[in-house]
Amino acid sequence: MITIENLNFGYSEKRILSISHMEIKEKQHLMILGKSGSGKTTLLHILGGLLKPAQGKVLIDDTDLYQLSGSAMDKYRGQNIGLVFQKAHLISALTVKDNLLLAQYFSGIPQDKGRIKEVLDTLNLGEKLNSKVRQLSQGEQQRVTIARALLNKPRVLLADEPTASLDDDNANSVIQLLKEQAENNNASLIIATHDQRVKDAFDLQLNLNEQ
Ligand SMILES: Nc1ncnc2c1ncn2[C@@H]1O[C@H](COP(=O)(O)OP(=O)(O)OP(=O)(O)O)[C@@H](O)[C@H]1O
Repeated sequence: MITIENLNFGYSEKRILSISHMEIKEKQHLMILGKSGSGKTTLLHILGGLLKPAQGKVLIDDTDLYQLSGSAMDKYRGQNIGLVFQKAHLISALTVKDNLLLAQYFSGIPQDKGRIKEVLDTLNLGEKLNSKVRQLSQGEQQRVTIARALLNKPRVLLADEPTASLDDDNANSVIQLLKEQAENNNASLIIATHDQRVKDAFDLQLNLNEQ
């Protein structure tokens, strides 16, 4: 379970977020909605342990995220949180396998080719293991970023605008894929979007325009 308590965040003087209490229970999935600039990415970064709030708490199960020291936070994130960023951040000259081996290395989890193959297979990318990233389509590259986020079997899967550059069919299938993968891994899925096409896909919604 993820619990947010008395969260306040601003960049310099400007207040961006204020959430007094919110719970995302086991197996619940949350969609963060809001217009451009409303703070969706900021909230995802706070939930991912990347941006310390000025005030308030984020608890993942019993772990109070911002009570962890810098290195403990990095370790916790590497082991428990999966992040799908707005941009792919893949190394295009390397193969899919090498990108994923590097991700395991930087997350501080054991380099495990079996897990890489397993995750790629579930995303229908098994045959692309030895392809260079630059030889993949945009949709395939995006699925590699989802694979990367799942390598550590995260408790929490965070995705920032995962459907922004996709057509209707691909937008729906990426949402289904993320939900399916979160369920297979018993993870909570939290996505940020301003994509009206996918707004009905999630029961739990937080609209930052209404703060
Ligand atoms: N590093 C930063 N320093 C100062 N202001 C920032 C910084 N990052 C974001 N902001 C401001 O904070 C606000 C929220 O930004 P954020 O990226 O969280 O919005 P968003 O809802 O994800 O937007 P979008 O849908 O356009 O990606 C914006 O007004 C933005 O200009």
